Amino acid sequence: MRRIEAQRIVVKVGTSTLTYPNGKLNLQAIDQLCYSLSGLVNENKEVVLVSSGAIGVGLGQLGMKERPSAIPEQQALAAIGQTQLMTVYQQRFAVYGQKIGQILLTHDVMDYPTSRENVLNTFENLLRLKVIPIVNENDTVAVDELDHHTKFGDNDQLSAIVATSIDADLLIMLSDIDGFYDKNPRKFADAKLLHTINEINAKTFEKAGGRGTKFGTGGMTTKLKAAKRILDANKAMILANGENPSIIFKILNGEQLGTLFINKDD
Ligand SMILES: Nc1ncnc2c1ncn2[C@@H]1O[C@H](COP(=O)(O)OP(=O)(O)O)[C@@H](O)[C@H]1O
Ligand SMILES: N[C@@H](CCC(=O)OP(=O)(O)O)C(=O)O
Repeated sequence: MRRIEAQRIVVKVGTSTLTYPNGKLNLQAIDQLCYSLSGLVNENKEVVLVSSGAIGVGLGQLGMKERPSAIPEQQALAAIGQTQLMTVYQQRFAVYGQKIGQILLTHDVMDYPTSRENVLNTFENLLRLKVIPIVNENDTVAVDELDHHTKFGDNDQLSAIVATSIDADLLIMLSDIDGFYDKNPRKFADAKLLHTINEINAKTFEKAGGRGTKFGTGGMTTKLKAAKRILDANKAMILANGENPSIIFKILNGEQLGTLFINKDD
């Protein structure tokens, strides 16, 4: 067992953790997430939450069963879902006396030195005030066309960019699966969970398959890309099951859960 010493922590939750397949909010998971992150702040840790779910929650709000293919429709859903999501976070975090702030990002904002500096200043000040920044892609603005470099595309990589930009010690990525397996466990019953990964190369990517649910986006590939960014910055990432988000405490106490991505020398 290895206790993980991390002072500044980024936690990423996917749509599949926050919502049920029928599009309704998983209130139990959200409540446990808010309780756990508030507990960490009480322990004097600095916590950032990267939360997906805007489009999924928007779908649920409108009672739609499928994600529309047209970008403007998805952007409208994100606008609807993001406010609902933040309302629920606000309510649940308030129960634990925890304040939150919203940061919506586009890729170009992190590329331009001035806007990047402004964003990083905002993070630092929120953390100093013991407020949890809640980050999502600014879906209503981000488009991937006409050479506008605005879109991150997925929150797995966004969370790694945030974690490395604010010099976080650890990225905890919560998903709908226990960790990274040697092959897609939804397809292969004999897939084995890999506890530690020290290097990410082409062979590692061959083990990764696509998304698990219709609301998820990147599947394992985007999580590995995120992990690679983290290893390149010589930081650590844990991929674990977000079904019960209080798993965060167990992870930090050194229980061998999920997959730990860490460079060998650490
Ligand atoms: N090697 C693998 N190990 C674990 N999961 C895998 C692997 N290859 C593909 N997957 C799929 O990736 C899914 C997680 O990604 P995704 O659906 O995007 O979740 P999230 O909404 O949490 O971001 C898993 O549920 C699984 O179906
Ligand atoms: N920005 C989008 C999330 C995109 C995304 O990466 O979703 P997920 O695979 O559930 O982490 C939203 O809030 O719906």
